[in-house]
Amino acid sequence: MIEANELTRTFRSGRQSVAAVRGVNLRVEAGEIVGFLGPNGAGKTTTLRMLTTLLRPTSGTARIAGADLATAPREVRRRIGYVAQYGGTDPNALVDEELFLQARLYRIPVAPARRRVVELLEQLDLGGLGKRLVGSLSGGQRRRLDIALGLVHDPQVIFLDEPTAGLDPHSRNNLWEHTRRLREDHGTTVFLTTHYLDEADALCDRILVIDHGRIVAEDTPVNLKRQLAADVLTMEVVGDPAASQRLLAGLPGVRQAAVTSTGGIQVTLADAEQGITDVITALSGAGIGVRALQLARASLDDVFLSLTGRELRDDPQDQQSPIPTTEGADHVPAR
Ligand SMILES: Nc1ncnc2c1ncn2[C@@H]1O[C@H](COP(=O)(O)OP(=O)(O)OP(=O)(O)O)[C@@H](O)[C@H]1O
Repeated sequence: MIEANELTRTFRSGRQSVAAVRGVNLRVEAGEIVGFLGPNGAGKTTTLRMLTTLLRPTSGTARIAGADLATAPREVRRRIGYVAQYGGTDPNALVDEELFLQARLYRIPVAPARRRVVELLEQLDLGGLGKRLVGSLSGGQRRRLDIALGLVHDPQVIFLDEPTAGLDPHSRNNLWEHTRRLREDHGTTVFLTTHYLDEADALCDRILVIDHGRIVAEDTPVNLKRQLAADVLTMEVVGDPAASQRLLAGLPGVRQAAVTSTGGIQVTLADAEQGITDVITALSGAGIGVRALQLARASLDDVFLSLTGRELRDDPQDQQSPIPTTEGADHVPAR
């Protein structure tokens, strides 16, 4: 559904060239929900803007929903929906007016456009809010309206830029439900950027991590955690901690075993589901009891830290410095 080959974008900033995106290759299958993650300044928005025809690549190619980005940008626009980070709704318009106008912009005739408005209000749990002013909606309702606007023309793929930024946990959960339903009921492919790792974990089938303009990892959340992070088991044992440590260090599935400063044992496991039983069985076989046990599961935060050396935070202080290049940049203004 999305296929990009060596997508590259260089900006000229004063006398310097900034390589914002440096040869991105990506593939998203129909019906997938894919999360696009990266630290501030990594190249997410630039990639997203290229994939949605808002910015011309310096080089590289892409096909979206079967249409070529360079030769058929109009066709791409017809087949995709794009929900920008801050939406674009008029707070003084009525909710149904906004949707109707959008439908008409896509040249949907009047009667079907009216039907589509009713359908979308229902689909996104906005039924009964059609005659409300956009400005009077709650944050979650407004975000759902933004998504409804992106869906007016029934696109095959929707790009969501930070869909739940600034929403409370309840509204975020609600939006995740709607996103899943989009895929389940309509087969829509979803490509989203997010700064929330729990969101990527809970919602996405696959995650792409971009750093310094290049994709540095892509896999399912489970596999990324398995490969790049670890579960940590901390125990208080009834017995000799040093003997326990030696015993556990030799078990398959145990990456590391250490005695903590308080005399406990800390074991790093590739996969706790697999390893925890082996640990307990080995200890009890050696006559060592376990008094207390605590498990910290690997998180995507750990994965992110190990990949980029930084935490993923929406923090302007955390801005990455641009990457100057020595190559002559071919500056192409935004369309
Ligand atoms: N119009 C521009 N002119 C010059 N440099 C730019 C321009 N747009 C983006 N950049 C630079 O390109 C790099 C990538 O920016 P981009 O906005 O794609 O990152 P991002 O991953 O979306 O970051 P954030 O999470 O902060 O939104 C940054 O160094 C940014 O300063």
